[in-house]
Parts: sequence; C-alpha cells; structure tokens
Amino acid sequence: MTAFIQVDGAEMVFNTRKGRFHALRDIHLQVAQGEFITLIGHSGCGKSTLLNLIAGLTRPTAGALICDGREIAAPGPERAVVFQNHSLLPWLTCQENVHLGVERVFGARETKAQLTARSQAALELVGMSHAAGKRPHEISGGMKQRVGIARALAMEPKVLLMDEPFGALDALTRAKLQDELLKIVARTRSTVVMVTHDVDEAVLLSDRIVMMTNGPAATIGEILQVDLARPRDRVALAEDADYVHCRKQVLDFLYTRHGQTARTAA
Ligand SMILES: Nc1ncnc2c1ncn2[C@@H]1O[C@H](COP(=O)(O)OP(=O)(O)OP(=O)(O)O)[C@@H](O)[C@H]1O
Repeated sequence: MTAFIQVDGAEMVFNTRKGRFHALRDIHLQVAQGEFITLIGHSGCGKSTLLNLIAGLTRPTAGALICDGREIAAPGPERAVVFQNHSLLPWLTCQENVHLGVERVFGARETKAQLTARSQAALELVGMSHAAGKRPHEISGGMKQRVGIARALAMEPKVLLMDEPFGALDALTRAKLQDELLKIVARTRSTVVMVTHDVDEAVLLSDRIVMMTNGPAATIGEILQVDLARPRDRVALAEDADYVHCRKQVLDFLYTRHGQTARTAA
C-alpha cells in the first residue's frame, strides 16, 4: 500500500495543571489515498487527539505525521475537518458559510461567479440547495451537519477528517447521512479518517477500522480490514455473515478484550 497519510511513532503528552498526561504512545498508521478509515475506542482513549494531530491542530510530542509527502505542521485546506457540532457561523446563511471555505481556497485564482458555482454545487451534493439562503438557527441539526460537510467538501480537500460528525443526531437522521456520505465519498473518492463510537457505523462505512486501547498512553490495538463489497446497503448487510463477523470482532475488542475500567470510564 502506498501511504497517503503516514503516522510514524506519534506520541502525545499534554502538560496539565496536575502534571504531564500521556495521552497517546507509539501510533503507527498508514492510510492509502481514497481509503475510508474509522477510529474507534472507548471514551477518552485519544481518538480526537489522533484526529487533531492529522488535522495539524496539535503537534505530536514525538514522532512524525506526513500527508501527501509533506510533514503535517499546521492545519491546511487539503485536510478539511468536520466536527460533531456543526461550527457554522450563525450570522451567515448556509451558502455564505460554505462560501467562506471556498473563498479561502480558491479566492485568489477564480472569479466570483466560479466561487458561487462551487458553493452551490457543494450544497447540492449534500441535498441542501433549498436552504442556501437560510441561517443555521432556521434549519435542523441534521441539516446543519450537512452544510458543515458541504463546507468541507467544497474546499476539495485531499482528506476529510470527521470527529463524530453524526454523534449528536437521532438514529434515523444519522442513518440517512451515513448513506449519503457513502455516496458522496464514492463520487469524490476522498480519503476519510472518521472518529466514531458506533460499531455499526464503523463497519458500514470503513475499509479499515482502527481500534484503540484504553488510555492513558493509548495506542492502536488492532486494525480490522472490512472487505464488504461496495456500494453497501444497510438493510441487506444486517443479515450478511461477513458484516456480522466484522461487527463481532469490533465488539469483542471493545467489550471483551479492552472493556473500559472504572477509572477510564470516569
Ligand atoms: N488539551 C488537552 N490537555 C490535557 N489533556 C487532554 C487534552 N486533550 C485531550 N486530553 C486528554 O487526552 C485523553 C484523550 O482525549 P480525546 O478527546 O482524544 O479522547 P477521545 O477518545 O476522543 O474521547 P471521546 O470519545 O470521549 O470524545 C483524555 O484523557 C483527555 O482528557
């Protein structure tokens, strides 16, 4: 596999008021271009910390991270992040929110009409054209997440980094957005690294599931290859033997071999 994202021996130690906190140790991970990776593990194990390192929002205390042949030293438009809570600017319309990202990436070399066309196309991709002129408080939580995804996709990032993007949504909206994300990623061929707590979400979406041990000093415990054919249909998969097997492997890892102790659950 040619690595598009490479994490070489990354470690993260935070300086806190109570002293040093060793969050991550010895993380080695290679992600191929176009791959869909999920990070799963118990609460507090360091999933967001690892995602933030790939985003360039934090620097590792040891080790190196590389994306497309360059060291990750800061956030960059080639690595767009979607957070659990949409992070849209409340005083701007949906289209203006998307436009901000578009302008940042393409503003110097494209006309206003081209930029507008990009924002409109991104909203259309996530089925939100009808709400282009609305402000975030006028639309539902699921719609806000779609606009957040549109904003990320409109920047044509090489990598889409998602931190529990559907975590705050009800089960039906979540399922709908997962299905849409699968279609969008099939079309854009984006490389995706996504944090999730949801075993079914991980199996449905991933090419590989990165399972993390509990912290402190968490690391990658195992990586599960998910060889289910695409496009994937959640209803058909529910009874698919390979799907059920993958699901069981993740459940075994999380609850039998790495059950959360009282200390980490606190
Ligand atoms: N800036 C920080 N300073 C100090 N400690 C931190 C900082 N960021 C994260 N941590 C600690 O590092 C550990 C990993 O946190 P992180 O948010 O990455 O976990 P997570 O697996 O994403 O958790 P969750 O699933 O609950 O979102 C936790 O113990 C957390 O308290």
